[in-house]
Amino acid sequence: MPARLDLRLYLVTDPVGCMGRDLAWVVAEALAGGVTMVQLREKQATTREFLERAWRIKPICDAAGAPFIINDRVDVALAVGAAGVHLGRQDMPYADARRLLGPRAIIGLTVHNMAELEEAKATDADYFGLGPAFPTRTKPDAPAPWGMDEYARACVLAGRPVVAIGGIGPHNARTVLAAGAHGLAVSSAICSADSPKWAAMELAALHARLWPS
Ligand SMILES: Cc1ncc(COP(=O)(O)OP(=O)(O)O)c(N)n1
Ligand SMILES: Cc1nc(C(=O)O)sc1CCOP(=O)(O)O
Ligand SMILES: [Mg+2]
Repeated sequence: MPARLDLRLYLVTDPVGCMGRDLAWVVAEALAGGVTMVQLREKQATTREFLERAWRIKPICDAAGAPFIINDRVDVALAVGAAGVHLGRQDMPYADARRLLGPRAIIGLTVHNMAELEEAKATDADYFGLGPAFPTRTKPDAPAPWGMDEYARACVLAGRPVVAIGGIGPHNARTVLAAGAHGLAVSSAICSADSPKWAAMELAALHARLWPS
């Protein structure tokens, strides 16, 4: 049974953000703290390095029952049997990715503004990554953050699960959840935390308070 979409606390990995610590350790700690989904994001790796990391991280996610998502690369997702991919505007178009990955794969799309939301809504993508919610250093090429009024409107108009991304930590997680985001996609606030496990626990608890299950 493949792991299913669970956007409550979505770890987006950043090898630089891990500050020399082993990525597999960071991911395992984050999962122990309550991360519900993991995206392997490798912007500098060669294809071979990306695959090696994917083969290391996937069994850790599988053991935790958390969907393992590959950023950008449909070929890497196919090679390792990942649960799905996350695609932005410069990545493979949604229709091609869906055809290659099949109907059961999880496919998420980035949405940076209302015009992109309209285009993304024409697909049956499983979720949207709505960002940046706040300024972020992890993605230097990200556009300026959404304003929260428009952000809240986008959450309603999306008509499907939305995960907030960009600069999210315990100090502002409430704001995006109150605006209507279903989940929190987090990189530095977990990867760079002294304890990725405690950081994840804090964010998971915040989520549970606003979206009790
Ligand atoms: C959950 C989530 N949302 C947005 C993004 C950004 O994707 P993209 O715009 O393709 O940028 P890169 O991450 O590839 O630099 C994401 N990765 N995850
Ligand atoms: C990967 C990514 N995508 C974004 C977008 O808005 O599309 S913001 C972002 C970086 C998220 O990292 P952090 O939690 O450290 O800010
Ligand atoms: Mg991308």
